[in-house]
Amino acid sequence: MHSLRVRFLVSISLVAVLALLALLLIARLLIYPNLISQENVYANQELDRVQSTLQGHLDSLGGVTRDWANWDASYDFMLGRRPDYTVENFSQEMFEDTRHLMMVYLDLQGNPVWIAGHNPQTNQYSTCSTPAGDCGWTAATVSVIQAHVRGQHEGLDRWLLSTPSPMMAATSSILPTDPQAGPTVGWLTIVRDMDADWLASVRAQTGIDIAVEPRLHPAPNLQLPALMRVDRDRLMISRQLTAVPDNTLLELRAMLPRRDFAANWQTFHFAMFWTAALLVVVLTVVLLLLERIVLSPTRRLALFTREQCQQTGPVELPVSLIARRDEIGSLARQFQQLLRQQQAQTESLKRLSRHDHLTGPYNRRYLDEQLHHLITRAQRDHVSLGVITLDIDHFKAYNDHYGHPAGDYCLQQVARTMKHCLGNEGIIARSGGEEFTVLLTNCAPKRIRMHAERLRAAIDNLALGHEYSPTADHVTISSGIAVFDPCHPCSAEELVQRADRMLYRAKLAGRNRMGDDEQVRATGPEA
Ligand SMILES: Nc1nc2c(ncn2[C@@H]2O[C@H](COP(=O)(O)OP(=O)(O)OP(=O)(O)O)[C@@H](O)[C@H]2O)c(=O)[nH]1
Repeated sequence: MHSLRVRFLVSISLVAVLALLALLLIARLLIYPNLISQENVYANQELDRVQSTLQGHLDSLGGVTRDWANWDASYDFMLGRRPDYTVENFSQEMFEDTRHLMMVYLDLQGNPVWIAGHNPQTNQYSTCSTPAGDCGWTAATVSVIQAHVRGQHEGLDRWLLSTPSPMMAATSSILPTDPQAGPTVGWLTIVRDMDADWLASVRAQTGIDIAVEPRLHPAPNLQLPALMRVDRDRLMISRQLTAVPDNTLLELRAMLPRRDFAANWQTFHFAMFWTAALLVVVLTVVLLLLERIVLSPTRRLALFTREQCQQTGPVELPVSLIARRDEIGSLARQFQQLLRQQQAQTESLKRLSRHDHLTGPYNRRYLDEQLHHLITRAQRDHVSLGVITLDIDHFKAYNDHYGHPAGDYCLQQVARTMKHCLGNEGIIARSGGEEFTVLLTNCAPKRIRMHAERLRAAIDNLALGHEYSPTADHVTISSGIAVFDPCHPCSAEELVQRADRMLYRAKLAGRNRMGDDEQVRATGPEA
């Protein structure tokens, strides 16, 4: 049998486990993906910020380039009208201040006219009309610029170069200040290196660590993850930017801290932990309350019932149960009432099964039980036991004359008189129709005879009229006495038979008298 306590414990543990599982599932299927998606949005927004900063730098470079290209002095220089233009306007300091890598003037066919630049490798400033000699370091870049410019027809263009290193460039057609004053005479391209200084300036502006790398020959099936969580604290997001020459790219990468995610995830863990802890505490409290309010009283009620089944005493449930104002208290009160009713019924049944319902004394069955029991005890305690058998004389005639109800009344009167006469001494039983038997325990033979005589006299003195009695004008009784002698033990049946014989003798001797077996023993069996 499983106790309620075990059942509740198992059920509540199951509920707790299911609730924790549900929490884990919610975390796994809802919270975590939501946090990840929020983090993705955050990473893309941060990279957008970097890209717009890059665009800002490109725009600024474009503005500077257009100013230079739309300046009349530049226009005149391209037409060969300003021989001092380069000396007057360019120097190493100017390139260091503006952080420009190079400036390339090209004619309308895209051929370089003049190149000036600051070589970051050698930290040397050089100017040339062709990308050779001192300007040999510009050759690769100038050839990319030439190819790009030849495809461009007019206006301003801002673009990214991927070779030989990441660079940004702006190209503008060279025009006079007044566009009506003359046609385009060539192109000016200003290039800025996206070097460590530039990366540092972006970092200063955005607060984000970035890297830019050229991808010269991207494999078609090379799928780099756009967003990669490097570890618990960092994630890397990358974006590929179109660059020149064709089929090359610049990969813009940003390394971002996962602060929000870590904080949210930590908060969620914290909430999860305390929710789980609270759940366990609540379920434990529920279990304790169940134990205190329901299980413990129920167990006491069950224990009480078991004890009641084993004993026959007054029914009293513990006050703590009876006094309760809840269902258990009500159950206990009903139960106690039920037990009391049952006990009363049992007592009543017991009384009915022992007593003669017409006259009140014990019945034959109880007499037999007691006689066997008392003989055993008398033998054990070595004491005597007296049996008096009484029979109403000529009771048939009484019945016939006065009727059966009167006969019943007569029996009741005789029984009441006997009870009155003996008090608490002896056991009185109605052993037959009009026959009564008295058992007298631990009583000397002399006293037994005295009681028998007192009984006879009491009935005689009752003077219940009996006109048709051949021996008297009122109701009388005859009795037989037998005494159990522990020195000469006999069975219950023998003892009763002896008393009956003595009764028979008393009847024969004329009724309204007693027959004593000691007299019989003294005078012989047939006397
Ligand atoms: N009214 C009444 N009569 C009963 C009851 N039980 C037995 N009797 C009657 O008691 C009578 C007993 O009669 P008998 O056995 O002949 O004995 P008796 O007439 O008393 O004669 P003796 O005993 O020899 O003096 C019968 O008539 C029974 O009907 C009872 O409960 N009520």
